[in-house]
Amino acid sequence: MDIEKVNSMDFGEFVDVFGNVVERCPLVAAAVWSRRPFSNAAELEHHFLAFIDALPQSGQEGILRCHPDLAGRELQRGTLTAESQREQSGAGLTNLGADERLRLAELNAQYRARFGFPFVLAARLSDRAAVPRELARRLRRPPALELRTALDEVKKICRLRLADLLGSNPAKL
Ligand SMILES: NC(=O)N[C@H]1NC(=O)NC1=O
Repeated sequence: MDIEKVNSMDFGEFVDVFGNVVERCPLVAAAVWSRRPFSNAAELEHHFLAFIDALPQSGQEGILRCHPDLAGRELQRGTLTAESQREQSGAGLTNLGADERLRLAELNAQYRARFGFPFVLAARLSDRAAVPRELARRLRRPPALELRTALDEVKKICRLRLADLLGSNPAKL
């Protein structure tokens, strides 16, 4: 999709197409639409990321809370968004054995209890062995640092999803 096509979209179409670039947060796309016209894909991406950065902490935590757990209940129930389903299955999280699933469920619960939001990681840049390792590592970090890291992961997911829609390559992730 080229940038002229993006710039020609009315509000409803834009939110339909870009509404899940940030998982279950169509408000971000709704806000970015008012920044058009965009000169290129990089500028469009910039507005998504800048909106997230400009939110107060409560809004940033709200964005994190809209993410489903990795290998969690929604994956078992088949209620993930199409994007999340693709990302989690690409990382092999749909093929976990019972012990791996249990271990991740325990770590996810500990993480949520400590920080008050779910563990978020760009699954497409990871795999089933690395996810529990990274979760265990991040569990020990100070909350303020962890909020920043989790938001950086949201931004990586956002950039990858945007690149899929635009048929472009994200600059270094
Ligand atoms: N919890 C979490 O990281 N979820 C997300 N990660 C990802 O790559 N897709 C998601 O839905």
